[in-house]
This record gives sequence, C-alpha cells and structure tokens, in this order.
Amino acid sequence: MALTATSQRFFDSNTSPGIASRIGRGLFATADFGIGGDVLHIERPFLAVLETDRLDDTCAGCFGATSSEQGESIKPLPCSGCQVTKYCNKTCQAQDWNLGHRLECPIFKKLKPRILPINARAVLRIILRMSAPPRFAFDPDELNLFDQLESHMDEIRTTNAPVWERITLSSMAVKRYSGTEMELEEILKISAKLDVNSFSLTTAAYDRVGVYLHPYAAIMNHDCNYNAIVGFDGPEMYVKAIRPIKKDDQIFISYVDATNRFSVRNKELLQRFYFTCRCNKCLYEEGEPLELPGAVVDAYALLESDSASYEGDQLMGTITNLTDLSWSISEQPLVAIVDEYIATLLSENEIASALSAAALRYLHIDPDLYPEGHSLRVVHAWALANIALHASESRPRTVLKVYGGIIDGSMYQGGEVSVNTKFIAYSVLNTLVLGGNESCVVPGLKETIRRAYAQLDEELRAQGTHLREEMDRVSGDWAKLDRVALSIVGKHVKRR
Ligand SMILES: C[S@@+](CC[C@H](N)C(=O)[O-])C[C@H]1O[C@@H](n2cnc3c(N)ncnc32)[C@H](O)[C@@H]1O
Repeated sequence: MALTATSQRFFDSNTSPGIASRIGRGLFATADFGIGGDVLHIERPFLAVLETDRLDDTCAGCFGATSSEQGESIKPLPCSGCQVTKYCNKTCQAQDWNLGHRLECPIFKKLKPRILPINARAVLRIILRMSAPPRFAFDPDELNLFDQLESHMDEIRTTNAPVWERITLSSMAVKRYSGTEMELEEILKISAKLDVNSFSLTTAAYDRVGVYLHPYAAIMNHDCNYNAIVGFDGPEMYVKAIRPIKKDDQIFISYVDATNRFSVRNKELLQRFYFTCRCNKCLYEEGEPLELPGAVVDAYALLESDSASYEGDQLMGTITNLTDLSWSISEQPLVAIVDEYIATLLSENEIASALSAAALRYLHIDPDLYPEGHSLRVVHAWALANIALHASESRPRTVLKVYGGIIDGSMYQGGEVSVNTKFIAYSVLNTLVLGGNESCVVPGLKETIRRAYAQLDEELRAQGTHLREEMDRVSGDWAKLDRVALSIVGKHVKRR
C-alpha cells in the first residue's frame, strides 16, 4: 500500500494507511497536529468533475479559485473543441486538459447539444484515462489504490433500486460513447466505487460545485465525532485537524452532517454509503426515542422538499413552532432550518432580516456546535460580515426588527433598533484575522478574508474612523444585534 515517489509528488501527508479496528483500512497520523494543522494536502485530483448546472458559470480547471484569488468574478470561456467545459484562462484549460479533457473533448463535441450527466462524465473520464497511453493515464500507484477501494456493488444492486438504475444507465452510456472494450460489469463496479468513495467538490465556502475523488483520501473512515475536516481550494484538497491529533491516532472525517440526530445520520450513512456506523457517538445515541413531536417531523419534511420553493415567512413559522416546543437552537432540525432561513431571506433580498438570522447563527448556534476555528464557523462568520457589508452599502445604520417574547423569563417588547453594519462587519473580520485562533479554512479563503479586512480597515482609516475610539458604540451595537438575534427564537431560549 506504500506509495512510491511518483505519487508523493502530488500530495503532502503526515499520514499512513493502516488497519482500523473492525472497519477495514484507515489513515493514521504519523505526526502530532494542532488545530488547523494540514493532515493531508492533495494538489492534483485523481478526478474532479463539475455538476452539469455549473458547467456554464464555473471554470472546469480551477473551480472558481482564480476568481476569488483576484477578488473579482471571471466569466469563463468555452473550450474551442467541445464548447461544453469553460475556463478562466490558458492555465486553467491546460490543467483540465492534462487531467483528462483531451480524451473526452471529441466525445463531448460529438454528443452536443446533449451533455452527459455528472456521474457519466466522471466515469467516462476514469475509463478513458485507464486505457490511455502512459503520458495521459493515471499515476500507476494512484490507480492501484483506486483498484483496492470498496464498491458495495452488491448492496447497491440489492437494496437501492433507483441508484442501481442510475449507475446501470450511466455505465451503459459510458460503454457506448467511449467505445471501450471493458466489460459492462467492470464499468458498473467503477461507477459504484465513484458513488461510495467520492467527496462533494465545493468552493472554499462550502458551496457544492461537483464531485471529487482521490483514492488515498478515500481511505479515511467516518466518525460522527470526527477530528478532521475536508476543504477545497480550487482543485486542491485539504484535510485539516479540527482538534489536536496525536501521532498514531486514526484520522476521522464526517461523511454526513454530524450535527444531525442519530437516526438521520444513520439513515444517510446506510442509504448513501451502505454501512452502519460503529462510532462511539452512535453507540451512545442508539437508544434515542424514535417518536418525535409533530413540529419536528414537519420541519424534517420541509427540509426534504425543494429549497427553491421556500419562503422566509414559512421558515420563520417553522422556527417558531420548534422554539414553542423549547427545542434547543443548536439541535437539528432547527439548525438546518435557520441555515435555509438565511439563504431564503438573501434570495428575497431581505437583507436586514438575513443579518439578524446570521447573527443568531454566529452568536448562539455555531459556538455550541463547532469548536473554535472549525471551517463552518469561519465560513458563517464570513457570511455574516458580507451581509453586514452589503447592508451598509445603502445606509450607514440598518434598522432591525426585534420580536416580542420571553427571554430568560423576562418579557421583552417587540420594536426596532438600528446598528452600524460597517462596524459589525469590521469587528467580525477583525476577530477572524487577528483573533489569534487557528482556523481550518483553506488558504484561498483565509487570504480572501484577510484582503477584505485590510480593505475595510483602510477605508475606515481614510474616513478618519478609528475603531478603538468607537468601542463603546460598537459594543452597544453588538448588544442590540444580540437582542434582535435572540428575539427570533426568543421564547424560552436560555442564554449560554
Ligand atoms: C471510503 S471507505 C473508507 C476506507 C475503508 N475502511 C477501506 O477499508 O477501504 C468507506 C467504508 O469504510 C467503512 N467505514 C468507514 N467508517 C465507518 C464507520 N464509522 N463505521 C463502520 N464502517 C465504516 C465502511 O465499510 C465504508 O463503506
């Protein structure tokens, strides 16, 4: 299983594969890591393919990293051969060309205007590179690792008819369009491996743009109480420690949203990855009551429906129904409903309400759910700063609604308050950049945050505003924002 010097060129790792008790192979630390430490950094993907609906607006070489590096959005231009994939520049194009586009480009061109679905494009690329001349083929060591991955093919075939049908159809399409002599059964196995071993390819801020596979990263096992987190900076994958990891500890990531209840996590792990989790958290929570209150069942049903149809008022109603039950604000499904509420308010251009909800997440939900420096905590703080900056564009102070209700047993009247949103943004960015906490976000996002902070700092100084002298007013605004945020879930919510 050792990798030779050929493969090591493409990734840095202080890990080594080993046998994990009862769950096959796993990756183990060969050094100590502090929070934010780079457990694994893979520069060159084995496979990274865009979602079909991102092909038009996202570069298939850097996956948006060049735009965020330059601080402005770049409109990618189509490949002159197939016109299907698009690129920021020649460097991005060459990157994708060498990772397999040269092999698939004529097939995409022939199929136009039809575009194969993401899974079929991913499997096609694997098949083409497997049979390509050595110059264009996979690194032999990486391919050898890919061969060893589990496929769970029999479980998929016997227990998940819709997935099996999708895998079968896309494998048949790949066989036909690639002209490969590989047996269909072999292609089916590759498709199944992709399904159970791939990662969501995301932007640095965790928006899904495609699918990613690397057979070394795929050795990492899952634990609902994970110690490392995956992030992407364009095509580069980072795995960072979210808490201190000691040499010889096993590296665990979470394959699913670990903030979910036991039953939800387990259903997802079984349906998507075909295993029953054996981690300590699951063993401990296994006996959780199955009967959930009606409002909770309704909230889960809402989360399973199409998010494009959500409305802010409807989500606020769901939040109220859950808080009426004294449901904790850092317990699912309330956490996911608040996330959807923020996204929906932004799409409705309800910036002031989105700011209040993002403040609730920043001040009261994330600190309960994630350790300091956890990527999602940083990404949510960055979102709050951006919403506040957006609000400050129209007027310096934003009026926010306070809902009436009971907080800590005291009755609060509803009403309005106003806050200086530029100061709110500045203090969030200041904490992110100078707060002294190690963060698990990828270098590209760290740099983007640092640049935004420097720019705002310069702007405020040029206006003669010195935040140190404004501290009283800034803390006053935070106190108001806190009141606004808590009033969203006001009834019965205890302060931490
Ligand atoms: C992506 S692979 C990880 C590497 C795998 N252990 C191997 O030996 O190749 C995922 C598979 O590992 C096993 N696995 C990972 N985490 C597990 C967990 N928490 N509980 C039980 N099985 C787990 C399951 O068989 C799962 O399908």
